[in-house]
Amino acid sequence: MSAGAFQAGDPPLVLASASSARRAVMEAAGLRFEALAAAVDEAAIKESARAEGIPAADAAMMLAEAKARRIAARRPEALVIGCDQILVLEDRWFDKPASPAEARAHLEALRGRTHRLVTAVLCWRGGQRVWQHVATPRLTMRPVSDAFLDAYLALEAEAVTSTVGAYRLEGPGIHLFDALEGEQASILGLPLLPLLGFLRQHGVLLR
Ligand SMILES: Nc1nc2c(ncn2[C@@H]2O[C@H](COP(=O)(O)OP(=O)(O)OP(=O)(O)O)[C@@H](O)[C@H]2O)c(=O)[nH]1
Repeated sequence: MSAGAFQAGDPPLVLASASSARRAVMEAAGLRFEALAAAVDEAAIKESARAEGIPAADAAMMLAEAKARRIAARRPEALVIGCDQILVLEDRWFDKPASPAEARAHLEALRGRTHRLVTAVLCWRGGQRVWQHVATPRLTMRPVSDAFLDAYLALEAEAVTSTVGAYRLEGPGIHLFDALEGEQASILGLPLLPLLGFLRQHGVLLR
């Protein structure tokens, strides 16, 4: 399917993200878009949100908006999509692990428990937020053995540092789980069904 088969020509779509998984979700849906990474100090925003007791969903939305606004300044004619995902286990927030060793520590904390992927997406156009949505898929991880973790980390190697949960659900990460609740695209970082609904309503996609 050629990209953009369902798309009106205007406005151009821009995904304000460096995430290969988010790009893959948009490409698989046949959307024509440009992906631009937004240089935003996510750690600083997250840290101050935490310090102010701001809930994860609001913090993720703040981050998504910061990325969208940054890119909208370069693409004023576009409809810009910003996203952010925070992994929450009870009251702990997890970021992408900085190393395979940190990935192992994350997985040891997550195994045998259910965590949430608080996933915010928003659309920015003409200098304002025109749509927003938060999806919160819940993932129940098996109480995997140390031997399994050894094998999993050896297989995934550096890939475990590119995702917020140290797993790629569309890859070997599926072996970690007993149960999943929520849209797979949301788990990958982009709530696609709600976004497509908005794009149709906004006249960007054919109904
Ligand atoms: N491939 C894959 N990526 C996942 C999965 N779960 C979460 N992610 C990714 O984990 C990352 C979450 O971190 P974010 O800070 O939201 O995004 P990012 O990677 O920094 O990219 P930006 O949008 O540029 O901030 C995103 O890239 C998600 O796509 C998964 O199961 N598979």
